[in-house]
Amino acid sequence: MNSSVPEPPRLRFENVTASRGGRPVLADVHLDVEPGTVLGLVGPNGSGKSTLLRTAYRAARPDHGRVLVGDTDLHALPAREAARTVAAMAQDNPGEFDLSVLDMVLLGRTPHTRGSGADSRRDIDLAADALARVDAEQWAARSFTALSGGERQRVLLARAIAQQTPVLVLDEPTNHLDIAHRFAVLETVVSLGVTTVVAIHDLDLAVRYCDRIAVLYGGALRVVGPPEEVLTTDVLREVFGVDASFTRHPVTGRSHLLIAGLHRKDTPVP
Ligand SMILES: Nc1ncnc2c1ncn2[C@@H]1O[C@H](COP(=O)(O)OP(=O)(O)OP(=O)(O)O)[C@@H](O)[C@H]1O
Repeated sequence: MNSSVPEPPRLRFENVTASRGGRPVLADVHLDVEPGTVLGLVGPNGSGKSTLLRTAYRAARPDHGRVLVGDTDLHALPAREAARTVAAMAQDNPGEFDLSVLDMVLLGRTPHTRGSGADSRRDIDLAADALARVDAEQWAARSFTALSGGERQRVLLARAIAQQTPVLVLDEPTNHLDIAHRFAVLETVVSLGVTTVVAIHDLDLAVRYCDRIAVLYGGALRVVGPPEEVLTTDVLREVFGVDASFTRHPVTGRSHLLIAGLHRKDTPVP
């Protein structure tokens, strides 16, 4: 981790209840992300993953409960301090206003800069370094809006990295990425050593890169723990509707989640 990033704190969703469009969506979710670890948030469409993450980057307040960084209520912090504490890569991303890729990443430095002066050499170096970490430095001078979906996704991750916060919130950071960059980007995230919560649909990627996995189902926390303890045959059937099991890769010996297909009653698990 970069030495100028503060020590990662614990992130706690303390009995969070939340609504979308006036409709209750999350009920009493209590979840800890331990300092410097990566927690994967998984669950079917509409289970509440984005809603929970929105409370952690202050796009929404919980109806009840709190989001704590260490012992501090995130929603009680001044905006600038909150932005120095939590960086996010959201699904509802910036509109079509035209910035260069470098300027888009430099937005991540805004909570750290004073006044309205030009970007410092250090900010530009940090932005360039963040772009290099996601294999995107070659696009620095290009227009952000002229990038493909996956290219934009990498640039937006660079912006979150450039923000140099001790907590990172990522909503589906790999859904537009090619296969190699899915691995590369998650390796980069893990290498940052900051407290990270990441919503992710690819369960095998979650198993590989997350220290713990939390399963949301119908707006409630179904189970949380180490990947292989959490993604049991029963949970995979009940929550995700698939038959799957862990199996060892024949060459690497690494454990992978192998999805056999949709669960159909009376079909044996392979
Ligand atoms: N703006 C909105 N207004 C009303 N309801 C909403 C709104 N956004 C989301 N919802 C509802 O809130 C629930 C949770 O949505 P959320 O986006 O948190 O789910 P998710 O687990 O992130 O889903 P996905 O995997 O599809 O991204 C869903 O039932 C969804 O229809």
